[in-house]
Amino acid sequence: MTYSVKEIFLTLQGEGINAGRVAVFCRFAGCNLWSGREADRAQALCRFCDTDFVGTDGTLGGKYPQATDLAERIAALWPAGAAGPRLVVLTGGEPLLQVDAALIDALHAQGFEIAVETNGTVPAPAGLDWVCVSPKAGNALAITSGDELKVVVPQAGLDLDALAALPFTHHLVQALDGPDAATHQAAAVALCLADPRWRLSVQTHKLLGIR
Ligand SMILES: C[S@@+](CC[C@H](N)C(=O)[O-])C[C@H]1O[C@@H](n2cnc3c(N)ncnc32)[C@H](O)[C@@H]1O
Ligand SMILES: Nc1nc2[nH]cc(C(=O)O)c2c(=O)[nH]1
Ligand code: SF4
Ligand SMILES: [Mg+2]
Repeated sequence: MTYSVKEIFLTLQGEGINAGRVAVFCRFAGCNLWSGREADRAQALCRFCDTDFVGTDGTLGGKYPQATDLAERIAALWPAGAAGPRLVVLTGGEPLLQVDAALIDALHAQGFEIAVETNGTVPAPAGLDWVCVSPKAGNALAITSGDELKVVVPQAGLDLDALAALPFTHHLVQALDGPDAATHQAAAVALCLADPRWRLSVQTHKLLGIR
């Protein structure tokens, strides 16, 4: 399969349990819940997206016909000679529309642990090392277990008790960013204080002004 990639960059994971870990981010183009066009946002299945995932015009973006070539491009961003495990975060857009066994094998061959950020509506292929599911209200989950469940709040129509009961290792809430972010942050903190099943995920890359 030819992979459509918006951008590839080295940064610190900003969100979730792995916040602060250095990782190569590979952002795939396209999503099944929104076209990415502002004109379509109000009618989309997911309406609060904070990300540009349209096209292949970002840093190191492009069409990659070969999994091995994409994995090499990702590996080239890892700090030269660094000790310890390598981490790649596959995101998007919706990465699980494109991630397949060939890419998983090629990234493992380059020494990477493979994490994905997914909306959970598409089944996950075998071999991923870390699965973070972020449910979108009104869209049924195809992935109901994993490493990390990261719920953006508030979202009308989500059953937080049902989500807290799903067999993920970590359950997190993350405040909905946008014009009312401060209100949503206060509500997310209040939720964690009242219900210790939930841990707060902060989008630290936005605070730091890094990618
Ligand atoms: C842009 S999405 C890409 C991966 C995948 N499509 C998904 O939704 O999980 C990456 C993460 O950003 C979160 N996110 C998107 N828009 C957000 C917003 N306005 N405020 C807070 N988190 C947001 C998503 O829920 C997801 O956890
Ligand atoms: N630093 C950083 N951390 C992130 N964690 C999840 C991200 C995403 O857009 O999927 C993201 C991102 O775009 N940048
Ligand atoms: S599912 Fe993810 S990438 Fe798609 S529109 Fe929603 S937040 Fe953005
Ligand atoms: Mg992001």
